[in-house]
Amino acid sequence: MKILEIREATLPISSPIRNAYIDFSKMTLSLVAVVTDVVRDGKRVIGYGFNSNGRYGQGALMRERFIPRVLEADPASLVDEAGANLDPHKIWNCLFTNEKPGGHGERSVAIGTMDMAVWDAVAKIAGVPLFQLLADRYGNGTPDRKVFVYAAGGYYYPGKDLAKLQDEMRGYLDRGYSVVKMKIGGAPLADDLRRIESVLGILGNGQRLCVDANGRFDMDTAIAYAKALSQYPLFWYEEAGDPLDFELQAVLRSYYPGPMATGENLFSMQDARNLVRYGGMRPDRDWLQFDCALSYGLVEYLRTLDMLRQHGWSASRCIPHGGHQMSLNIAAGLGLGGNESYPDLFQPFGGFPDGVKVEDGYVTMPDLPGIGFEGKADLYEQMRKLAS
Ligand SMILES: O=C([O-])CC(=O)C(=O)O
Ligand SMILES: [Mg+2]
Repeated sequence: MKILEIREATLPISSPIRNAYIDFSKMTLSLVAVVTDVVRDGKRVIGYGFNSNGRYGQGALMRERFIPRVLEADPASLVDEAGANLDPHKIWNCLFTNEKPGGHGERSVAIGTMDMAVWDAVAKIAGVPLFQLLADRYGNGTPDRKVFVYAAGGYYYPGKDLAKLQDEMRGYLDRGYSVVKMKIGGAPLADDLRRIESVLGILGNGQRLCVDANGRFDMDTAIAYAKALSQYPLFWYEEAGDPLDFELQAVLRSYYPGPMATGENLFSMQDARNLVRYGGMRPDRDWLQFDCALSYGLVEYLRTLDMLRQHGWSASRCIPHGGHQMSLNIAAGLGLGGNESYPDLFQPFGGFPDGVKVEDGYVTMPDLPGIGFEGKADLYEQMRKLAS
């Protein structure tokens, strides 16, 4: 059994939206296809992966370093003991050959994208949904097919007034979401409070709002927002300051008693561990948003989950960033608290297999081999194009 070929392409996911830190007018991602020599149900097994929004395509790194490493390795060194399947851990070690530790930069995105495609292939070769494979190998054997999902949006864009923001959020609630998220920090505090109140005004019983500052604030601004936001029953206050400013995050707990969330821009187990060690995050209420597609993939995410357990954190406090089906499978297979979703953005990459509906804030995972991309027609169309 071996990997015959690895293809990659950079595709646009651009739109006129902006958060407090960047706009998405030139945003791209990498799509990867790992072509194997295995045949299942009369078809060649091909694993697919892509990185989530925010870090652009990583084709150059893949072409120069990561794809050649895998294709030049002895195929026998990349399969499991029985020779029955690819071994994602061995492939990860091969990808990381001659890479120094620390300074994770964007290679973690390139590796995370390829790792997603490898796991897709592995679950397809095993003939099971990835969430089942994960529950069998690393969990308690019984996946939880119902996964909490929330709707992220609420971006700034030209001409977007309060009525339009409310309409957007109403659209998510109408589609079955119970928690919605909007951006803050891209307008003065007083304006943001008006935006927040306009959304809170349309929420019904049991419906909640998250706010996301995308790492924009310095200490004083993060504290000013923390004090002002404390008056609202928010689901969480996200990424107030720079992702690596653990002291800022730690100080905020003195000003904000409600739940906070962060971690989408931490790209390794070691960085995640520093957040848990020094960021003052509270395992009884805060949320961790590490996104495997940006941070060396699921092989590394398994290390992060181990680290969290050792530090007294439950996997159920993790709700990853990114809105992709990979994290949805990890959530179902390994008991995460849920997953992000962007109902109207970054298509066709985000979202769920066709026919999967959000009900009271939850989706139910269908029975599709692998990650389940083949169940989403518009996404699979892009994948098929890359592979053929
Ligand atoms: O706007 C972004 O970069 C995405 C983001 O923070 C999120 O989904 O939490
Ligand atoms: Mg965020």
